[in-house]
Amino acid sequence: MFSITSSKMRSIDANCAYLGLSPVQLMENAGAAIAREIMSKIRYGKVLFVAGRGNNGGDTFVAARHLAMNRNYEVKLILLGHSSRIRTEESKQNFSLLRYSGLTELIEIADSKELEKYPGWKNNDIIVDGILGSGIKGAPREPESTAIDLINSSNSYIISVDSPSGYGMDGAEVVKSVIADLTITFHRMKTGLELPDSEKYTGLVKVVPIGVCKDAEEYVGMGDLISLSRRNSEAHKGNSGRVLVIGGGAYYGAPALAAMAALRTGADIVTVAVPENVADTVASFSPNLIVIPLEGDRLNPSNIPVLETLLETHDVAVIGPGLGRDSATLETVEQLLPICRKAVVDADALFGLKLPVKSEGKFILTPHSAEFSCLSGSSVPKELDSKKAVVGSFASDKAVTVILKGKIDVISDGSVTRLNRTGNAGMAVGGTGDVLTGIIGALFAVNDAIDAALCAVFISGAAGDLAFQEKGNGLLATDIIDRITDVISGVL
Ligand SMILES: NC(=O)C1=CN([C@@H]2O[C@H](COP(=O)(O)OP(=O)(O)OC[C@H]3O[C@@H](n4cnc5c(N)ncnc54)[C@H](O)[C@@H]3O)[C@@H](O)[C@H]2O)[C@H](O)CC1
Ligand SMILES: [K+]
Repeated sequence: MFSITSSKMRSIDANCAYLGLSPVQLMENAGAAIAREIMSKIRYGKVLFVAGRGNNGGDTFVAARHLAMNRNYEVKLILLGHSSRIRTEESKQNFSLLRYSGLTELIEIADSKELEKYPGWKNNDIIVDGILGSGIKGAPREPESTAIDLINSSNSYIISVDSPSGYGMDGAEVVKSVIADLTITFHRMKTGLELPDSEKYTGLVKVVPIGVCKDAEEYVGMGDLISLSRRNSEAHKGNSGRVLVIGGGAYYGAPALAAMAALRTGADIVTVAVPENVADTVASFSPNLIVIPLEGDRLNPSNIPVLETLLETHDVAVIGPGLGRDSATLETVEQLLPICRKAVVDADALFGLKLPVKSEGKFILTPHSAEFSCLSGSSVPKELDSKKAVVGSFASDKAVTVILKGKIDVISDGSVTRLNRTGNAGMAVGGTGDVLTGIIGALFAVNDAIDAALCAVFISGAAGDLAFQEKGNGLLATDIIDRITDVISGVL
């Protein structure tokens, strides 16, 4: 079974919440699974739970409640700190239930010296370590650090909840950690729990299911946006991404839509390089756009030196919107691709595209079915699993990231293949593809290709869904641009 990072697990949790599976439900399942493991380990005995104030502690409160229902166990729980300082609602709720759950002892200790004096550390069959889980930052502070020492100096069997407290799940340097006999982690194995040296902290690792919905992992959701790089308040102009849109000539609206969508998604600088015949029209759409006129009525090989200079100062190129399919234009696209650091290739640029032999993961392609067939030489199957397989193998062969647009979008970089279901029939209107490319451009400037592609289709579809609620089938591509910030605000 493959392993995931703890930040990926957080995305999955948040996707569950987005689908309506609340954190308190997952916490209930996590805690119940811990209690079941204890019951399968010992048929009766004394169990001490040591809980922190985060959700790792929350899982522990649930486990203690489940176990205390069984008369064979004597259950004690120490909360490290005051219950008024418990961080989340779900954890608070589960702590307050403990008062009615028949525990032998329920105490709150914030002071390290008091912890050391606590007599209940001795003579336990099992100590459950629910101090810190995936939310740990840096070395354990007090009173957590003393609690870790006390657990380690006991001679009880130690079960860690999700990960040994102090042991980061992503392989960060360990300053101090619980040394567990058994670690029970949730949903999937975590990358850091299977490193060569990890066993001395984790003991045996067991993965238990907590009822995550399948779609929370397979379909892109709000939670995937968490892993995107965020604009920080000290960022300088250009730090949050410079996007160069190369398009226009045959049309003028398409490059402007892509550029505006990139700006709304948070790119700092968006430059639009278009043939001179449409430059003024593109510039007239918005004073926010920097427009560079290129010689001629269509993109052509004589534009390459200017574009090469522009590419040097931009993180990513968005090539395609409104270019048309002149043979000189397509030839220019093919010459440009190898000199791009990263590129999003869409619309006319995909037509008859020959990818460089070594794409090295630096391109994102956004074909619909007909364009995909033309690119790959194979038709797109109707059935979803077969579609995923075809897209995945094309992406892997060519070392590109592909977004196959459809009612359900299929996104793959050859190793990760996911689906997206945001979006609606109203988005069949012209220009929506250009909006998507612009969003991808902005995200790709500062993120990996796969993360940018996954989140961009989600954002574009979700913004389209908001626009559809307001405008119905009369929605326009510009309405989608107007709703992008409603989807990403608070996250990006
Ligand atoms: N799907 C799942 O895996 C589920 C996981 N659950 C559990 O939730 C934790 C993660 O919870 P979170 O609240 O994010 O973090 P923690 O409980 O690990 O700790 C955060 C808490 O601790 C403080 N803190 C952070 N670093 C330190 C430090 N170095 N020293 C002392 N204190 C520290 C911080 O201020 C926070 O208050 C996950 O592991 C699972 O156990 C869900 O309950 C179910 C779904
Ligand atoms: K833990």
